[in-house]
Amino acid sequence: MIEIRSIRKEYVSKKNRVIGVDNVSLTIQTGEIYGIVGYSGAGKSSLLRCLNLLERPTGGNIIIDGIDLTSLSSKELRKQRQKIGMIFQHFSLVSSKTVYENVAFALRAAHRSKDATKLRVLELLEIVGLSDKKDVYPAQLSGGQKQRVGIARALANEPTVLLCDEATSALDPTTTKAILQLLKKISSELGITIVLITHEMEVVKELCHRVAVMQDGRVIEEGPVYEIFSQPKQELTKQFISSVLDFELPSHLIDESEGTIIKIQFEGQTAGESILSDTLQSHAVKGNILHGKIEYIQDVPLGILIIELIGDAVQIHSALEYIKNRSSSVEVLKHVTA
Ligand SMILES: Nc1ncnc2c1ncn2[C@@H]1O[C@H](COP(=O)(O)OP(=O)(O)OP(=O)(O)O)[C@@H](O)[C@H]1O
Repeated sequence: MIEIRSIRKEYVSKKNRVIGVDNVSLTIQTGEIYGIVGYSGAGKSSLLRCLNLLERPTGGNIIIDGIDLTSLSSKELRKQRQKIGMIFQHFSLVSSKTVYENVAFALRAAHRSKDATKLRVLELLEIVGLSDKKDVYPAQLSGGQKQRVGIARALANEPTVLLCDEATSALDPTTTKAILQLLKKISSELGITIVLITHEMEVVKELCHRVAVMQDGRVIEEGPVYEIFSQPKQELTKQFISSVLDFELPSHLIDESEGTIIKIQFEGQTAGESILSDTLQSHAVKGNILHGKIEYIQDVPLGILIIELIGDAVQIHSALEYIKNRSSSVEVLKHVTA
């Protein structure tokens, strides 16, 4: 478990003082994949780098599996850091070393024998699917392959925590998906806790169990990914989510419609279609589906239906009440009564 307690990071220079992280507290459970999102400058990197004390926090504590890293001597910290792997947006490989040597380097720092190192490197390259590339140099690899080497290197010393700093931001969408799948496999098969920062909500949707949204150094919203996607509270969170769940109807369709327009959100197994057909059967209203979409967040459906209802005022009112009683989220986008 990672306990982030009242972490504050200030950057002080002769000229000014910038607050990178402003009193952040979070708890990340063992085995969880935890996403931290926010726009550029929100403080994501500062916070992530505080987790392994790459940046020493100005205040607060980082407690990993019961050990407070902020209270350790340099020697003890070096030892604890071996339990925390890290991967980077631009991979940070040594260009003059082969794939094998890049991974082996991390093990030599931990003083393993040559034979143990060889066994472990081959095992790691197998895990990341790069056994056939062990003797090539980074320049001969694709971006996705370079990140696989980065992942193998980060896993070398059997860490319990893997920190990912925009690990897929430099990759194309297909390669991103493959790397996310690999991270998922690592998390489930090796039980490693993954903390990742990203500005892409798609990455959170694909991979994370929980997410924190950062703005101006603070966490403004935090929770299970499905909950945050289905019931976002903060404006910024809504903006991030709209980038992956585009549930909006073109405004001209709303203007041109002659009926009342409602948006029904359905979560889990609640089927929007059956709410609509029940409503139409029990009310003298006509209903047209204007838009419908289902997204799957960690295999659980989250969907919307945008429906135009046409009928007299009493029937429309009654139909709206009927729908509201059956769905957790109904929004009236336009109200028209004949
Ligand atoms: N070494 C530093 N010296 C001074 N200020 C810094 C330093 N690192 C970060 N900052 C400042 O701290 C704030 C948070 O930056 P940080 O890099 O953590 O944000 P971020 O969300 O990771 O942004 P990005 O996605 O662009 O990396 C910014 O105002 C930034 O300018």
